[in-house]
Amino acid sequence: MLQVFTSEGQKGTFRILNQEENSVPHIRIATRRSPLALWQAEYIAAELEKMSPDVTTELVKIVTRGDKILDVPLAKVGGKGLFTKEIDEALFDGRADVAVHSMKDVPTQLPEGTSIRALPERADPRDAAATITGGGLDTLPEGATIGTSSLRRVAQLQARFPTFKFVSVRGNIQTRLSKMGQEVDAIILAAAGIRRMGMEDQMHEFIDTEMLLPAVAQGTLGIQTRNDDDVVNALVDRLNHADTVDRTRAERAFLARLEGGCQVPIAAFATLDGDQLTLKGLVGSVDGKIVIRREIVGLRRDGAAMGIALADEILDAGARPILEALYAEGSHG
Ligand SMILES: NCc1[nH]cc(CCC(=O)O)c1CC(=O)O
Repeated sequence: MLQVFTSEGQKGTFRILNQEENSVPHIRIATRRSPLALWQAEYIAAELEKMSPDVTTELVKIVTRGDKILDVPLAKVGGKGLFTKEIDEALFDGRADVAVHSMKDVPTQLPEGTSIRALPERADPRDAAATITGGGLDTLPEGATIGTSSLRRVAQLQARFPTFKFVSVRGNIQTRLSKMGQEVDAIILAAAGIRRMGMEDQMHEFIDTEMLLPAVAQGTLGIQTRNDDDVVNALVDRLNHADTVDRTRAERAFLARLEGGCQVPIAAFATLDGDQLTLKGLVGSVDGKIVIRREIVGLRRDGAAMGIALADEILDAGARPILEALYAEGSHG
């Protein structure tokens, strides 16, 4: 909202709308300022501009609470929407028309009045590792120190490599990679982010999804708009990728049922084979001692129901006390 003095000298609050009816819009895109976020916003800006020679775009750069708190492991910061709340506000206030997010950071419940309108084609969903040996994680010595602040990665890798030690590293991709060989023997990052930054050659292993099941929607971008913005929505809708939409629906239904944020060891990964959808999911304890893993196969149009059913199956198989203990610790806001 914009506060200005009216001609009568009184303070008034106005919502600025940036497009006349029937005109091709100028689209303001809200984004965080990290190099990855900027790449993603510029990528979507280019996709929108491709749709019509008259579409113009502009980036609105926003600092979120998650960007400010860099010295605390994410699992301890808590709070849903750590990286999204201030961006939601820019959309509400009409300072921006579109927001571009990494879907893995987007809470399952969105603020009223906006929605994730489009999911473009998913990029590489895997995690990737850079190691001091220059080989895969299995080439590291016993007791190696691995940098990651993701409980999902710790839980799964601790189960497979019981001697490894895990330390939290925060900051953007560039900062985190710079700690390799200094504070840690390996760093694990999402492959999609690494590729977008053109840093593939610095990674030594793209980890198979069977060994390290990805975060819900890892590698997928989401485009958020105001529900009532018909002009922008008509354009943004065209960026949807049908397979990505169906996979994401199943993975996020699973997450929503578990009430999980990114601060909980939860993973889910959907794949498609024609009309058949396979959804794999797990919940782990942080020490890697328990990893409850199940999969469900069905029709792609039933993804949401499958996500819920898979979550219930994993809860019944023993995940309930794990999640309750984590939430009680306050790692979830
Ligand atoms: N949690 C931060 C975050 N959110 C999205 C990505 C990478 C891009 C993606 O997965 O879509 C990353 C970095 C990482 O986990 O290494």
